[in-house]
Amino acid sequence: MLDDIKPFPNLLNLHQTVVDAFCELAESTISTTGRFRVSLSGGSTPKRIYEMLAQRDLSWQHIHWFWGDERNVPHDHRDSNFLMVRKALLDHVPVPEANVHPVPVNVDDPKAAAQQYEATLRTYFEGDTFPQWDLALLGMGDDAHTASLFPQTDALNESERWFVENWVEKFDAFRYTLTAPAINSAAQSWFLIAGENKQDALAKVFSNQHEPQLYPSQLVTPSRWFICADAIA
Ligand SMILES: O=C(O)[C@H](O)[C@@H](O)[C@H](O)[C@H](O)COP(=O)(O)O
Repeated sequence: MLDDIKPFPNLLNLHQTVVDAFCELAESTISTTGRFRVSLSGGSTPKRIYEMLAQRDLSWQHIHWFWGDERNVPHDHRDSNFLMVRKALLDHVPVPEANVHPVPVNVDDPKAAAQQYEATLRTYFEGDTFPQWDLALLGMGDDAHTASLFPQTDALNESERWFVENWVEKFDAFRYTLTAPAINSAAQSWFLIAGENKQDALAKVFSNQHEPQLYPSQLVTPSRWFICADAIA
C-alpha cells in the first residue's frame, strides 16, 4: 500500500472522518463559490456516510447531488442508487428538488438515458472539458471496479464521453457510469473502501502492475483514500 495511506482502525472512525471532511469541504466550497457539486457513489460503504450526513446542518440549498453511476432499474427498485440516497439522506433534509439530478434511467433504452444524462451534465458543467465536480465519492468492489467501471467492459476505454451505458456480462445487464476522465476531472475524489474482502483488490490496485482492464480503479487518481479492513455491519 502507498506509504502515506493509513487504514482507519475501525469503520466508525472512517465514517466520522469522511462526514466531517465532507461537511468542511462543502461549507468552504460554498463560501467561496456559492455552490457544491457532488457525484455520489452507490454501495453500502457510502450509504452510512449519507445517513450520517442527514444528521448534520449543511447549506442544503447550495448543494447539488449527482450520481456517478446507476443501475438500469427504475428509481423505486430496491437496487436503485437513487432510491438508496433518497432513503438515506435526501428524504430527511431540506434539499430543493431542483438540486437533485438523478440518472434518467430508461430500462429499455439505456443508451438514450446515458446520452440524456450526459447532456444534463454538459449543460450544468457548461464550458468544462470534463465535469469539474467539487467532490466525487467512489466505492470499490472486490473486483477492483469503481463506479460501474467493471473489469473488461467497454466503458474502460472511453476517453471522450462523460457518462455512458456499460454492458456488464456478469450481471447480464447494463449499468450507467461516469467515464474515468469524467471522474478524474473532479477537484476532490475520495475512495471509500471498507471490508476484508477488498484488501486483495486494493493490493492489486496499488501494485506496480498497471492493468486497468483487470483493475479499473487504477484508472482513477483520487485525492484521498479512506480505507478500513472492517466489514460493513
Ligand atoms: O453502484 C454501485 O454499487 C457502486 O457505485 C459501486 O461502485 C460500489 O461503490 C462498489 O461496488 C462498492 O460497494 P460497497 O461499498 O457496497 O462494497
